[in-house]
Amino acid sequence: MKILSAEQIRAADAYTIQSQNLRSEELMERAGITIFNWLHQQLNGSPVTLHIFCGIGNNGGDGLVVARHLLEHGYKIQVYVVNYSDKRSQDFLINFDRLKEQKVWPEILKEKSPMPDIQDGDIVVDAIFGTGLNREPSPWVGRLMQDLNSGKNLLVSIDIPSGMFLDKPSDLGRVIHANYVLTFQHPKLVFFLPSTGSFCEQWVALDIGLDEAFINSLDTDYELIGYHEIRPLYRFRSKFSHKGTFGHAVIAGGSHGKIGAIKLAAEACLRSGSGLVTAYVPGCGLNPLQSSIPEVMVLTDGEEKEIREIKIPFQPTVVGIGMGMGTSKPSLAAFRSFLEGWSSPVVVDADGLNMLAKEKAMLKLLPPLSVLTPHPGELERLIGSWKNEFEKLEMAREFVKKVGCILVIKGAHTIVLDKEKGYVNTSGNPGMATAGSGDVLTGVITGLLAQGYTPLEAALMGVYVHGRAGDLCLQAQSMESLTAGDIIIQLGTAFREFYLEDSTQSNEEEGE
Ligand SMILES: NC(=O)C1=CN([C@@H]2O[C@H](COP(=O)(O)OP(=O)(O)OC[C@H]3O[C@@H](n4cnc5c(N)ncnc54)[C@H](OP(=O)(O)O)[C@@H]3O)[C@@H](O)[C@H]2O)[C@@H](O)CC1
Ligand SMILES: [K+]
Repeated sequence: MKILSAEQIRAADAYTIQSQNLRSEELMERAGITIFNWLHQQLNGSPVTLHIFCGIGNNGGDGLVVARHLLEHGYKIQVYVVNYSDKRSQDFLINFDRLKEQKVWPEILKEKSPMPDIQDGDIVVDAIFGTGLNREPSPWVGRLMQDLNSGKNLLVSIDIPSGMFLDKPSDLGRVIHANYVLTFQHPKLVFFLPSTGSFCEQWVALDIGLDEAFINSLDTDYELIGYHEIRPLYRFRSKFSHKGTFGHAVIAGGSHGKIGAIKLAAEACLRSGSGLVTAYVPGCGLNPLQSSIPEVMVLTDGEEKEIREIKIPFQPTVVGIGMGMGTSKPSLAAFRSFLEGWSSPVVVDADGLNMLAKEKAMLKLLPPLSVLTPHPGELERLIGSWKNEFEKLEMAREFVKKVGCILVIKGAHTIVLDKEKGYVNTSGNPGMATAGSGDVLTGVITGLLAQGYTPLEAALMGVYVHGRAGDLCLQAQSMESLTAGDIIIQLGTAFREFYLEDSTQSNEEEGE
């Protein structure tokens, strides 16, 4: 699903009004009714009081439409106009009058107004600012937002949490902390970034009939990926295939006390469909690997405790490298000389990334379209520090263009970047923030590359399947108990969902 910029949202809005021959107030009515329907479905006529805080633009106009429909359906409402400007939008004014016709006189809140009385358990609807925010809210509006945030009320934001910019950093002291964001048609990038994402606990994208053909024609910088985007990439296996058809992956790395990382990656690689898997480890890895995963072949370096040479006596399809490898000088030299002699894409993780960061000249040795899978700390070592999330993404995109790689920025919503765009993943949960989870991801991506998926496909499918397997783990256990090994066990079910018709997939139009 495409993630639109503020400018593209305005264009889709304008195009829809023109192509469907609507008045803008009719689109607002449609948007407001859609929000009302969602609320009504959840509340089912309950006698709760809803406090609706409206700005003076079209987001506020939406709030007024919602208020009118709530009233018509017997809900108790209190409506406020947050008077941060006297420049009311036309559609706001139309709906203000319509509400007055229903004998509802919104309370006008100004700088010195006392905070309205809101009881615990009441619901707050936030329609103060939408996508038209173009400067920081005034301090008094920020204080109002903080008061609302600190109450014991469910907070529902219309379109976006008020105070949040879509394409630049926001002052988070002046942003509504929404329990639910009911957004129009397509989710926004800020819902998925670590700093702003926590202000959007759950989001729901509501279809208000914007012109999808127009939206599909837009070239967006980001896309959301879930089951429906990944399934078409899935390759069914032919009856006449054999293990040679699915490649031979090498998982290289490990050091004394860190052979577990290789065990996890190699097993995940095998369980993601690589025909053959060989682990390349220092001598201390031989026995534990041979006894714990007999399906995996093991090659050892002459050294006992760390890798000092990478000599693979056959031509593997793909190499996943770096997990638990350490960054000592001899290991770095081995990594460098491996890269000098290798031309197909590699998957680089963990200490492999740290070595690239230590000796940046090695980045030039990376074969084109290699997949790099940093967590935030590794990313910072690679690309330098950033002032905010937007700068981070810009710097990461520059890096991808310069190095010619695919970058998998791991996080609650992992973002895969290629030179064209960013793909934001929707599967996964906080239980996966556990030791070895990243090793499993590297194994999955390497396994997919071994079978002939392109590097971008392997990164996208790998990230999705890994997260999905983590979500499936929660059917039988908790976020606390989830281990990386559990994720590997669930890979089977996660892949199986690609060819089962009645797959019970999480709907990516709703997220947390
Ligand atoms: N796109 C769609 O599909 C649909 C969109 N719809 C809805 O429209 C919403 C966007 O509405 P919007 O453009 O009127 O802007 P909104 O966010 O209400 O802000 C109001 C105005 O305030 C001003 N202003 C800005 N910052 C300020 C500040 N810090 N302090 C003081 N003033 C400030 C600024 O005006 P300015 O003063 O700069 O001229 C701005 O225009 C969108 O989120 C959705 O809810 C639906 O109705 C239909 C379908
Ligand atoms: K809002």
